[in-house]
Amino acid sequence: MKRFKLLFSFLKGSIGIYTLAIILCLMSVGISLLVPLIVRVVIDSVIGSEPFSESGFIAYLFRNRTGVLLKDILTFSFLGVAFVAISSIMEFIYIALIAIASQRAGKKMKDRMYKHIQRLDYEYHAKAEIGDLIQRCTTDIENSMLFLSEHFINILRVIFIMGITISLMLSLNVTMSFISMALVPFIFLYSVNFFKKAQKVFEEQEKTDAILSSVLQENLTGVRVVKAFARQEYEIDKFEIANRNLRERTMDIIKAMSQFWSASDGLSMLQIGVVLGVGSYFVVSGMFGIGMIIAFFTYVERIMWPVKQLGRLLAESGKTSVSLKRLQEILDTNPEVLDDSNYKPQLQGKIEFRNVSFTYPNGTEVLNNVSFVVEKGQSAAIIGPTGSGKTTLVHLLHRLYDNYTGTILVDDMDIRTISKRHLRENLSLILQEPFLFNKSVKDNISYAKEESNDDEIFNATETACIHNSINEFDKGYETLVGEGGVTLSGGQKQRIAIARTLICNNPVVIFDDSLSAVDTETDKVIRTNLKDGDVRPTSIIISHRVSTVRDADKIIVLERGVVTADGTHNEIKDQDNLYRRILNIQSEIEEEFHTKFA
Ligand SMILES: Nc1ncnc2c1ncn2[C@@H]1O[C@H](COP(=O)(O)OP(=O)(O)OP(=O)(O)O)[C@@H](O)[C@H]1O
Repeated sequence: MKRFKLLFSFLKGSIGIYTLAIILCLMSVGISLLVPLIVRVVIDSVIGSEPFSESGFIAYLFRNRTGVLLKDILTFSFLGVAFVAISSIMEFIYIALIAIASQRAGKKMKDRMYKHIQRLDYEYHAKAEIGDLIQRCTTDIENSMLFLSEHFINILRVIFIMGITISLMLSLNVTMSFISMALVPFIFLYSVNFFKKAQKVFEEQEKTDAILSSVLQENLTGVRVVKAFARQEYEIDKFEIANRNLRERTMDIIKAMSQFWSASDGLSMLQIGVVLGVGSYFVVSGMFGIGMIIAFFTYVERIMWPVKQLGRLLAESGKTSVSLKRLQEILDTNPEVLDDSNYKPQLQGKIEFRNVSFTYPNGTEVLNNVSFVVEKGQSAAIIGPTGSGKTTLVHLLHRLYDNYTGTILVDDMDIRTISKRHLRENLSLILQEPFLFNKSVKDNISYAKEESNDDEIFNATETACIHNSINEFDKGYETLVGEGGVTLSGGQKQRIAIARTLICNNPVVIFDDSLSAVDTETDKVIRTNLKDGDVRPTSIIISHRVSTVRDADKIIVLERGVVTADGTHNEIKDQDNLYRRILNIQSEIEEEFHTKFA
């Protein structure tokens, strides 16, 4: 129930329109159901000679002011046409109103989901599957919207049609009503039972559809790997299997549905046959006129479709409930509060880790009593084997996780007292795998600072050593980089990502192995440009390359989450530590390279 409450909460602001639509829908149904009554009166009492014995609203419609039954067929024809016309106009209006209300609700729902997902913390995104999130934001929202735009109103409509029809039939003839309804409970139960079971077939079909989409998505995203290993045939086979499964499951649905429609149609025809047979007998025996059978025939026909539909609608509501549960799960996940503090001091860039230890929520112990200080404007390099905790260190500095022990300070202030948003806006991070949007080079760079002008963009690209390369591109700064930056080399991508960060002119810049695809000479120029710029930011450079870290004001060696050396190149190069071993290996390689190719 809570789930459906959530769904209806999106109608806020459109609830008036939605309610009016429901009222018009029910009125339209009610009016259309009066037409068989007119037919019956015309045949039996206007054309025929059966005494007119109706009372109440029906009598009011068919009698003149003096209480005598109208005998004018034209008036009845006009009445019939008018009822049908009014009912159709109401139907037109209610469908339009429902569409307006549900589209508005759908937009709100999508906006709210998107906003919420944007605000979920890093840990959530680290665990979540992208395909699953996309499915929730598309298929699950569509299922929910379908309930608002079709299923809910149809359930009310069907119940209303059944209620009115049954009472109209009962008001005409009780015996005939029971005969006309004899098979209705069986058809209803068959329909409910069928759609309950069919749910599994539908779910299977949806699953195979989702598998096909993810095969396609994975293939297109990893097209470079596929080509590099010449695995096209394997990928084609994989797609064919997924596609075949989808076709087979779809055929299962078609088969099941055809069985259902033929069986339920057969039962409906049987019910209509019973009405005609028994009704004819009653006419012949003089119990009532032909008009009565026509009225019952029309009502039975009208009631059959809703009875069969009710099972489907109830099953669809079950599907909506599952979709809403999946949406609720996301909305129930607490978003990260970026403005968790009003404290937004002007940051200078001194960074200190004081006895910091951290274990990921899954129990992986990563950092152990880490301590170091980087003064304002200094460059610090962090070097260490893969998995030693370098990126984790940066995650903590960005407050992606707060549940560590010890203290992390910026300008001698505990970062947990500073607003997360403010901290992240001031401590720029260039990721290990830079992601570029499918926009122009210029748009990608100004993404970090929308109001940036050309001079600022050029300054940043010059510091990142990419200005000249961009000018050589087909359309210079207006060149589209393709999805994820596929049209660029790894080094170009990294340098554009660096420029995007530098444009913010922040007091701290963190390079998370983001110079790895840049050649050593350009790497050096970028670092020198940073040092010699007007404002020298504090830089933290994570790298596996000695040539990148050796010029830093301080080098921090991290091994299995423990700082094993901390000092300048000269201070630590002769100590017995990992840095010396890496230095020796890389120097040997460099020497060998020079003797071979110099
Ligand atoms: N979100 C996470 N949840 C659980 N464990 C994680 C998570 N992220 C990283 N780890 C684990 O923490 C350890 C340190 O990872 P981290 O990415 O900090 O290493 P790194 O030194 O940056 O490695 P590399 O040089 O390869 O980038 C690894 O064992 C990794 O498996």
